[in-house]
Amino acid sequence: MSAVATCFLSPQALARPNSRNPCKPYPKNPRNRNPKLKTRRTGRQFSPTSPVGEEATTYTRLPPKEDFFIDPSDRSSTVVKLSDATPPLLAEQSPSLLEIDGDSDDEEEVFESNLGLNYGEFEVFEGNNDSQDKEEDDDDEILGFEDGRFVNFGDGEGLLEGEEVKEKGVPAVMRCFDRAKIYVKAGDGGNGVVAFRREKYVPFGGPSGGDGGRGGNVYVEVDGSMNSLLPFRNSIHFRAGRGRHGQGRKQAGAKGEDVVVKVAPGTVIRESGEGGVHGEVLLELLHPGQRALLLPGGRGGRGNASFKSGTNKVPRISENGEEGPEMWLELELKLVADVGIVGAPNAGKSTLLSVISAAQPTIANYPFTTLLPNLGVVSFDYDSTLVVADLPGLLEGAHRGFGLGHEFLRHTERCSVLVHVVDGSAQQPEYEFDAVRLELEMFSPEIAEKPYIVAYNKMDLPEAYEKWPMFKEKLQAHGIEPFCMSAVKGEGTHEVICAAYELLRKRNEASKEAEGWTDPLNLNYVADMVNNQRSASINEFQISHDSGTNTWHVVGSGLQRFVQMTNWRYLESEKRFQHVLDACGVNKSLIKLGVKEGDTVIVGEMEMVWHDSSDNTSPSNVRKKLTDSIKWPQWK
Ligand SMILES: Nc1nc2c(ncn2[C@@H]2O[C@H](COP(=O)(O)OP(=O)(O)OP(=O)(O)O)[C@@H](O)[C@H]2O)c(=O)[nH]1
Ligand SMILES: [Mg+2]
Repeated sequence: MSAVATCFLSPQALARPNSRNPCKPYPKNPRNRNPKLKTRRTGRQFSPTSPVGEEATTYTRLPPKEDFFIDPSDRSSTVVKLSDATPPLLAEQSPSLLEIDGDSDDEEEVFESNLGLNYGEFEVFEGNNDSQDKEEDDDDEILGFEDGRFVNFGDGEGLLEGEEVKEKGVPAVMRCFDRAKIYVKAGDGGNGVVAFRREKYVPFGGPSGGDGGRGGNVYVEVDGSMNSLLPFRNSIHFRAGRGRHGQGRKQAGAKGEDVVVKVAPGTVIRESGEGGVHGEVLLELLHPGQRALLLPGGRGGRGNASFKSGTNKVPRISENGEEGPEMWLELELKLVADVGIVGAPNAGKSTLLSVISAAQPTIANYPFTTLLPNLGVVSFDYDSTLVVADLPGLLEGAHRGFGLGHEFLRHTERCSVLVHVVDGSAQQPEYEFDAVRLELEMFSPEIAEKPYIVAYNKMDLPEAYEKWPMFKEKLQAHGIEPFCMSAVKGEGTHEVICAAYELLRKRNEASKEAEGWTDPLNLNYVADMVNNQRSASINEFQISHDSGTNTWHVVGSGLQRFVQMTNWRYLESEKRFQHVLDACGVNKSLIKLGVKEGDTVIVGEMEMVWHDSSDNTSPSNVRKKLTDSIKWPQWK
């Protein structure tokens, strides 16, 4: 005990939780900004107005009916009724899909760890146990179709007129198809405990408090059976389990349960940005079975058995478990397909996919039958297959939001080859083709540069047949050799897909040569970042001064982690903390910067009041002289 008494002669006042100023979390290192490790008192709140997919796919209303060309001579085609365009999925599932369930915020049972031992009259200023996360789910919206337009009834407003206006009034099933926003949190470590072995005939049993268990990890795994991010419509919070607290007899707590977030192949994971800005890309998961450790669980706190030393054989001190990091993530799905079928609405894209693969997309004689991309697999041989994506139709003006806008074009980013399907029965097929090319260029020059094939469709119709020679001539003049086909009859489709395959093969060979060998990706990049942050030294800190309130902020990852893991229930923790402040140079720096009696010093969650020694400012002297005169803080 004497050893302890001579060690802690710091002039500083006692620590108390910083309830007034929310402490800053770990410092903002420009490289390792995230994930921000949460401190319970930081008050770091996530915007409650950040619902699932709020900034997800945006749509504008469909253009007026006149914008679609309908050949009056074509008796077979029905009149375009936009109200018919209700996606079947919406119609079937709307009641359930319109409800959003957040996960319940069950608090873990908190296991008190001092085993009934009352060590002195030290007042406990312990932080909150489990914070309640304040995330709120999406506001319920009532969505539907009225007069052929997507309408959001939820806020009482229909869709606004105007081409540039991005609207939320889109069936939720569409909004959540390829983008989602989720919350992940690794488990907190369990607390260590203070316990002593008390047994008959064992007079000095010694400390026997076990360490807390490690918190559960958060993994992200690619599930090959998923092809959309729709499951995140219902559940957006993923929390790993907390480590169990240690127990007497040196029993360590159990590890918290891991949580695995399953995503579709092709998912890009970003740190959630603020104010509509996209955050940094953290991971790109392309292949089924890929698994990344995203957030490692918090370390378990040490029990008093771990603090036993030659000079302190009866340690009455234990640590809290380390808090698990948490973050909001934006998921974006970019389908992984070899070939993307693009073209104007009603050109026959889905029909082509249905003929060349076993996929069964909805086919109908009106524009925007396809509202979500469809994937199909074309088998050539036993070992050569082609994944083909059929995308929703593109209209001239898509970049201004006409039709379904550009929204789905991002799915072509990963396609190596494009197939342009042109409706031969259109009034001016070449004009239609040019319009789609232009839209592609406006969306992304990289996509426009991808190799492509032009497939002139509906050759079985006389009007298409008649226009074919002119169309062919015009394209040939530009150096393009178009194909003609009748998708509905399955004529010419084989040639088209074989040509696409050939292009793909050539492109793959060329890219292999160009790229050569690339480094394997480090899938645990985020976890490594967290671990780096955790291993920050307590000697690295910065001090800032607010002269208005006479407050000093000491900011450093290592120190803040130390504060968070200190269990203020025990007097020895207090002394250890004072010792650390002294040893890592905080006191010295504060004195150098001119800290005065009564100033407030904030380290992590703790707010303290500075007390000078009466006659000495040298930390070493102070230490000696003030052995018996630690001043207790003036609690405010
Ligand atoms: N006569 C004829 N009709 C075709 C041919 N290919 C497609 N169609 C018809 O054209 C209409 C539209 O076909 P879809 O495959 O749904 O067209 P799409 O390009 O997927 O249309 P969206 O999904 O709305 O963009 C349907 O009625 C098809 O039966 C063809 O080769 N000949
Ligand atoms: Mg279609």
